[in-house]
Amino acid sequence: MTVTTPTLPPFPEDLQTQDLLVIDFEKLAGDNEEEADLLWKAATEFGFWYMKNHGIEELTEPMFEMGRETLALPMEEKMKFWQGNSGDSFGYKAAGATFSDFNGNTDVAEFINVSKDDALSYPSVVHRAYPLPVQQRMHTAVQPFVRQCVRVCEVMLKVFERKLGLGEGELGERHRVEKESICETRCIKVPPTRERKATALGAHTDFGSLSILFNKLGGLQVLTPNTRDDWKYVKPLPGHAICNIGDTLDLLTGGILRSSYHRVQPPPGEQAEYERWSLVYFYRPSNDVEITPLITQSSLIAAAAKTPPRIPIPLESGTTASQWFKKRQGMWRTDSEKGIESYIATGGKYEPKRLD
Ligand SMILES: O=C(O)CCC(=O)C(=O)O
Ligand SMILES: [Fe+2]
Repeated sequence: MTVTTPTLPPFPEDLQTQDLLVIDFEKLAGDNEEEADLLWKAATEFGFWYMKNHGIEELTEPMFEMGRETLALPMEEKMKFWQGNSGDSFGYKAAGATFSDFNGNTDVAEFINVSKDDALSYPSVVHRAYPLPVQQRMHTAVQPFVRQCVRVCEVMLKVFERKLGLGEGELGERHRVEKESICETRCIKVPPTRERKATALGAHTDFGSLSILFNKLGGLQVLTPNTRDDWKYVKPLPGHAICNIGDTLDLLTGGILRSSYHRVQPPPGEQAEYERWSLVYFYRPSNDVEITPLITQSSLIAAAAKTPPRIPIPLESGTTASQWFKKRQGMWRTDSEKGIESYIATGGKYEPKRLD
């Protein structure tokens, strides 16, 4: 099936946007120290940055095609691959499964999430089965996309290890590609929001270590650090991915690497007339990794961990990456036991415990 992408209206020029640093992946991979400094600045001060020359761009169109075909299936077919309500993420997520604000409104985004483990081991199943349009593209689209995203993340982890004064491999061995994890690709569809100006995806921090995002239409907004309600659009730039730190890297580093709040609002201006498609790779620690600040491995982290955590969600001692994920996933789901209360607890009405 060939689907021609319509020419999309431009992002409005008069809209205030968030300036983010641009990291050149080729320079980073070539051990350029200035580029490493720039990544460190982005990851510690804001937690969001643009990335160029990452080698993923040409792998995104087959992934969007997979997403378009999958999410065009009849609802009954999609629901055969429902992610369930036990804290799992792989499979299909229907619109409305998560809270989009603290008043109890719900999201309007549909996802198809494909596990890194299932993609790399295909046709062997590690976690679950997927709709036909995903299976048909496991080798040609999902695997190459996953592999390049993993490579990009591994290079960034090495920079963080060095800057944090961690021994070589301290972060790497916690994110080994061959070990089971909740790493996944996600293709997201948001319907045109002309009539209904609903929040597509509520305010959240990402649950894992690093996210690499591709979107064409605006709508993504980030919360300016140390503010309670200063949300700014991030303008999609052709050829640039948007990368961010998630909770598990924030927690492992005592908050030195910063997991920042973001959300998806209706695309601005005329862009609201169009379906919004985005694609993410979520890089997460292996399931059995304990999520605790690496204080014995780095004096920098030991010093940082003395200050109370910025993320307002309690981290019980001994929590593993998979337990953290299930807890976080449950906290914004409308079918969770505590309902809206647990979603409110993820953002404390956007009030970080610590303003610094
Ligand atoms: O679609 C986007 O621009 C962002 C999606 C996102 O934040 C997420 O899936 O966690
Ligand atoms: Fe996110």
